[in-house]
Amino acid sequence: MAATAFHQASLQSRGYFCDSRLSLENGNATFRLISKGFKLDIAVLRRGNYCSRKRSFSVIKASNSQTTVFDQVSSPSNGGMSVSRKKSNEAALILIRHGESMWNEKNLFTGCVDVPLTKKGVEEAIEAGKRISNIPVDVIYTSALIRAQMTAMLAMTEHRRKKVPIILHNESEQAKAWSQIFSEDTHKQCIPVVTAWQLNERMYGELQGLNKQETADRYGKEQVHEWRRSYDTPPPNGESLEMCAERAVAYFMEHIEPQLLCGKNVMIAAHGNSLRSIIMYLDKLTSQEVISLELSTGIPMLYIFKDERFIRRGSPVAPNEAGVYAYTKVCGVFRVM
Ligand SMILES: O=C(O)[C@@H](CO)OP(=O)(O)O
Repeated sequence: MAATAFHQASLQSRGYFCDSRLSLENGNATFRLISKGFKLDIAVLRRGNYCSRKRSFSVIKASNSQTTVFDQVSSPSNGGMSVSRKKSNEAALILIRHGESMWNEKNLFTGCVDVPLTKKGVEEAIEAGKRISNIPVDVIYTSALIRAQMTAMLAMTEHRRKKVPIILHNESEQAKAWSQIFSEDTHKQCIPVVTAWQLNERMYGELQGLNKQETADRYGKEQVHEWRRSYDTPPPNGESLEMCAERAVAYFMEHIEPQLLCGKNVMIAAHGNSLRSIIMYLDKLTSQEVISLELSTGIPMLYIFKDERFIRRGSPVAPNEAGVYAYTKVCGVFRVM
């Protein structure tokens, strides 16, 4: 019970009011929450992590005073990374789908299989870095998969500020202790990189490793399109976009939005479908609209977070290419910026 009271207090300090604890099952405590905007949500506390269970994701906005995640990044217990606070009512959010992977090249369903970039993917990541080289980046989030991490790191080699992206290792106390940095000056020249499995590509189930064209020939184009692009139809034993959103958007709301509220500029390097689910949330797309949302590999997308709203700014233009970053038949506005 003491632990529950502690977590209740912790949730309140994060801008949520708990009006009641609904249940405590299998070590998971379920609370009914009311945010400061008086919207309702249910949160589940699993081993110290809060997971939103609301499906529409149109809910909790924490107040500007929320600093929990911010402190987490700057605390020595998180690898000794130092992030100075800046007062701002505006922040940049950059989303990048990883560059071409070796299985994109072979047209194989990839999902959570950890495949590296091709040479073309490496070049795309570098080109993405050129496009965003003038936007200061305070913190980077990537999935746990190498293609997203390679993309983030390669993009940062092009950045004008020449700060060093450093992956935080919080998997154990020893990992934290052994990756500490003992120079404040060096800290200032670093950008913390947080890796999170919640940002991974949707798990493609029994399609992982299959050729996309051969699968369409076998099961029919329509069926495969439904598996690939529908909101709520999962591939066999895999995750639907809705299921992917339940972890990716919950992570975004819990960990990334508070950084933006603090005025931090954030870059996220992730995947076609984990980013589709996040864009669905940012742009308030319906489950019909998201069907035709496609993301290109290695093209950065910029949003401005202002007054707790996300304003889509398209892709920063590269020297030799039109600013197309994504396309959708329904949302033509995505086509050219
Ligand atoms: O294979 C995958 O993991 C994804 C992304 O490459 O494919 P899809 O185009 O079906 O989203």
